Amino acid sequence: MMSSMSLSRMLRAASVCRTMSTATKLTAVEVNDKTGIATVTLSRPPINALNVELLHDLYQSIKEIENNKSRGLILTSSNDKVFSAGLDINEMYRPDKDRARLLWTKLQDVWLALYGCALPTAAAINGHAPAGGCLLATSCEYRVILPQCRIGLNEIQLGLVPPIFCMFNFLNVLPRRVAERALVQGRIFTTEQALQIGLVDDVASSKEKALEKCSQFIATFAQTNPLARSLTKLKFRGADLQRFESERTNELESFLEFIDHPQMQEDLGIYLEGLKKKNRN
Ligand SMILES: CC/C=C\C/C=C\C/C=C\C=C\CC(=O)SCCNC(=O)CCNC(=O)[C@H](O)C(C)(C)COP(=O)(O)OP(=O)(O)OC[C@H]1O[C@@H](n2cnc3c(N)ncnc32)[C@H](O)[C@@H]1OP(=O)(O)O
Repeated sequence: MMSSMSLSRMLRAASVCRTMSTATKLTAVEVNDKTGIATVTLSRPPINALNVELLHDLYQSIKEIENNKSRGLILTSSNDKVFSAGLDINEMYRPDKDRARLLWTKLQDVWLALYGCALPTAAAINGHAPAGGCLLATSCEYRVILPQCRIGLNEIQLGLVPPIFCMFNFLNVLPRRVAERALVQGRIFTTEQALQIGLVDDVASSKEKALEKCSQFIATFAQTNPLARSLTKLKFRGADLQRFESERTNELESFLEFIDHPQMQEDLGIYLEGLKKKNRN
């Protein structure tokens, strides 16, 4: 029989972390009642490829956390090797046109919600983060990565023009010259390189330690007026958000035109096949 001691310990533990009522299927949201920090875990096996549904759930989770006045938001992954593989290439290869439109619109919504989030945001990058995975991480204010990971915006290597929000994210984190070169070369960085150029702020030896460092970052704002903090953040990011709004329709149409091109379809097919072949050999 369970002793009253262990029962009370369990009840105490249960009261520290609670799952948000509207936690969705492809993202799990957990709020630490002690710190008020919400953790969003990307949970679309095997590699958190961003499809319409995951982007939808992620957007809902960010908005929910923001509206519930949490103290901060940490983004992480349920996969211990991959933070996110970026956009689901199956959504772009031989796509259903309406779904492709929805995909890009939802990606734009997620970027707006995360980059413009009023709360302090941090990414515990517990695995590889190419392309859209890197976009999510660099939309946050602080990043901790694990050893032996790869991170970067490699769109150009797939023949894709990096959208404008990729540029904003890199310019917000890296010196201009480094940001431009990384984007035009489609560089994917190792953990050490990412730390050295400042693409990430810190390295942690485990997911738990990465989450702890993210919480510590968010705790640095404990004594700061939340409204003053969020308005100051907006002063830095507002021009990007405005420029994005003025270009979002054009970017959506460019994306649809781009993936409609026969050569692009052929290239995406080859790329996708290459990823699958890797597992067959
Ligand atoms: C707006 C401006 C105008 C025009 C712009 C036009 C276009 C811009 C458009 C798009 C921007 C897109 C950004 C993107 O995010 S594109 C996605 C790019 N992602 C990648 O290149 C990542 C590729 N994947 C990897 O590198 C690796 O898979 C990994 C490091 C993430 C994980 O490695 P693992 O060894 O752990 O796992 P794998 O065995 O490689 O993969 C497992 C499984 O998953 C499949 N897969 C991998 N990545 C993707 C993906 N992104 N989409 C769909 N499927 C993916 C892989 O094939 C394996 O499948 P099988 O089990 O073999 O079936």
